[in-house]
Amino acid sequence: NLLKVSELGIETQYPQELVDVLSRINDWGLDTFKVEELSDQRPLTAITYRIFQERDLCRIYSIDQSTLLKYLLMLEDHYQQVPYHNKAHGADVCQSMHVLLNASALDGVFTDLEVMSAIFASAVHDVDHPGVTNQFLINTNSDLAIMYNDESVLENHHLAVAFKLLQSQERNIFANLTTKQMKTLRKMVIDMVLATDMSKHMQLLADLKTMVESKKVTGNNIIMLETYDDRIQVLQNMIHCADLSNPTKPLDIYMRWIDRIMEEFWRQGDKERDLRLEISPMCDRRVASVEKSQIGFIEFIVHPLWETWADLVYPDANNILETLEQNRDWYQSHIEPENGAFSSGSITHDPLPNTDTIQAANI
Ligand SMILES: CC1(C)CC(=O)N(CC(=O)N2CCC(N3N=C(c4ccc(OC(F)F)c(OC(F)F)c4)[C@H]4CC=CC[C@H]4C3=O)CC2)C(=O)C1
Ligand SMILES: [Mg+2]
Ligand SMILES: [Zn+2]
Repeated sequence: NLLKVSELGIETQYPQELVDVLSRINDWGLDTFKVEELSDQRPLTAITYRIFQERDLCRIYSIDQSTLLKYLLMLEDHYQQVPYHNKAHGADVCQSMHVLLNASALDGVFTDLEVMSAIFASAVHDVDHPGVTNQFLINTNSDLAIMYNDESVLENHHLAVAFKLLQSQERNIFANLTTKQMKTLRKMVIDMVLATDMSKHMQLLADLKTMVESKKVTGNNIIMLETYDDRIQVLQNMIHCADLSNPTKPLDIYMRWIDRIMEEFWRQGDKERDLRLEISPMCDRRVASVEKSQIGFIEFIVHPLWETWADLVYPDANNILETLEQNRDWYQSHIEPENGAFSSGSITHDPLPNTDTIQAANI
């Protein structure tokens, strides 16, 4: 009995359960995997549609609901079935961005158009991701690398696919924007998605640190952003934070993202081995040290970024930073034994088993 509950936008056998899970749309701990299961594999449509409703964007920009659904379903179908960079990741980054936009330090800072641009950019940011890195596409002389001259190859492709899907009249959710609004939205979405290229991370973080040092706030501690460059820089860091938010989520959810990214990296490593290419960092399933990789990923990349973000929006992101540090400490205390010394039994975990990762690591 596929019951189409109009406010959900999609058909599901579990309408009430899905409504219940989506009631946490404004919370940092929303379980995207549960939405994936309960939405009949439509997490991106279910979550993004819910956010558009929550923010009243269809009314503000005269977006026809069926047009929005047609676009979202088509967008979702253009995410590939790869272990990590699939439609569930798109949905997760979109929902994480939605929560970050609600920081009280940013209250009233961004216009409706900037907010819609940020939500749209997050939803589309990895569409048609092939499950391999930019470096792999470059090293294998792929059509995409040729098309984009080795520069932010994946990110340029995600953007081109997202905007191409808008070109049909039945899916053009921005049909009723003015020319000026569309021009502004398109520029901001391009600037945000290009900022999700990890090769831009160090520059983005350096600029964010500079902004925090010279932070200007109003009377009630709301951040003042006068220029386009300042505004887009904050939005770029937000989508980058959302893209690097897995280690800041509840541990059981974080572990399931690790299982997915490692399987995707290991499949790339399998291809590199077959092609006699050098196997990329963390991509060799035969010498994997999942815990060590996560500790390095948090120490070198995720914590420095989130610590700086938490400074900017102080104290709004304190709980997120707290969870990140707890998760880091958990992995610190669960380092698997050296690869050479085979552990006697499987590593004991607290009651949060993610045995498939551990077993894979022990191969
Ligand atoms: C090997 C180290 C000890 C030292 C080191 O140099 N680096 C950096 C590194 O090797 N990088 C940089 C990040 C790249 N990267 N990595 C992602 C990712 C996502 C979720 C992950 O786990 C969990 F949160 F689910 C995760 O875990 C990680 F440990 F693999 C990595 C994506 C981030 C954004 C865009 C696309 C994905 C992307 O470009 C990969 C190359 C280290 O990470 C540790
Ligand atoms: Mg990406
Ligand atoms: Zn992503």
